Amino acid sequence: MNPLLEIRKLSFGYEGSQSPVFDALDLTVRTGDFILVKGASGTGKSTLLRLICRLNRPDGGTILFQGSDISSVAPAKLRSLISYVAQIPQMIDASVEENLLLPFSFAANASKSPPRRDELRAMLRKFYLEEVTPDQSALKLSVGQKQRLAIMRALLQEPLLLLLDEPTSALDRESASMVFALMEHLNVEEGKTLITVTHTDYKPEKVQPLNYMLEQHRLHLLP
Ligand SMILES: Nc1ncnc2c1ncn2[C@@H]1O[C@H](COP(=O)(O)OP(=O)(O)OP(=O)(O)O)[C@@H](O)[C@H]1O
Repeated sequence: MNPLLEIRKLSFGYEGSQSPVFDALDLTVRTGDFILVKGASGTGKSTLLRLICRLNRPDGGTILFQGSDISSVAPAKLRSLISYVAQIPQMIDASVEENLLLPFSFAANASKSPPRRDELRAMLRKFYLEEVTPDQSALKLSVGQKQRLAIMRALLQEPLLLLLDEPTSALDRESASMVFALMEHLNVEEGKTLITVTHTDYKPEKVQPLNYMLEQHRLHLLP
């Protein structure tokens, strides 16, 4: 069976920059993998996620998703298969429910049916957001709550691959452990495939992750 995601000899540098961020980077991700990408600041962790969901275009090499080169997949279609949650959760000035249902208004999601209100409530509980109601303003939530809401919004699209960029960077210890527990639940109980960027020394309890270190333009699988 094809890997879910296959990156071969990927090279990329930002315009005007002296040195590349990646030079011949390889990565294989299989369905059900839980991948942690670590590395010092500036090594390209966020850039890697951005390239996987086509927010940036590689200079060389290939990124295959389900065997197809992502450069030939329409961006909107790709976005419905791969969900990306940025480091700083973005919410529009509207209710929690409107924020969660926003992606269902995109043409690429026309075939997906939005969840009912009671389903949203149940999901909020699962995401440790029982104190949040669908009617309240999303902008008034804490960063930790927004972070969990952003992950929830991404998952409502039922993506095949979830990309999380430092999902706990702005959180206190308690909120961070909720997000970590959630990630493990999604992988172990629901079989979701995750690539999570982190520079904490987080060690999952329920799952054996594939730990990668990003340095000198390459990914190294840690023992
Ligand atoms: N839009 C941009 N234009 C030019 N250079 C950029 C841009 N974004 C990032 N870079 C540079 O590319 C390199 C990789 O950045 P990236 O944000 O991917 O690193 P990171 O490992 O995610 O860092 P951090 O842990 O601090 O978030 C850095 O040297 C950064 O300065």
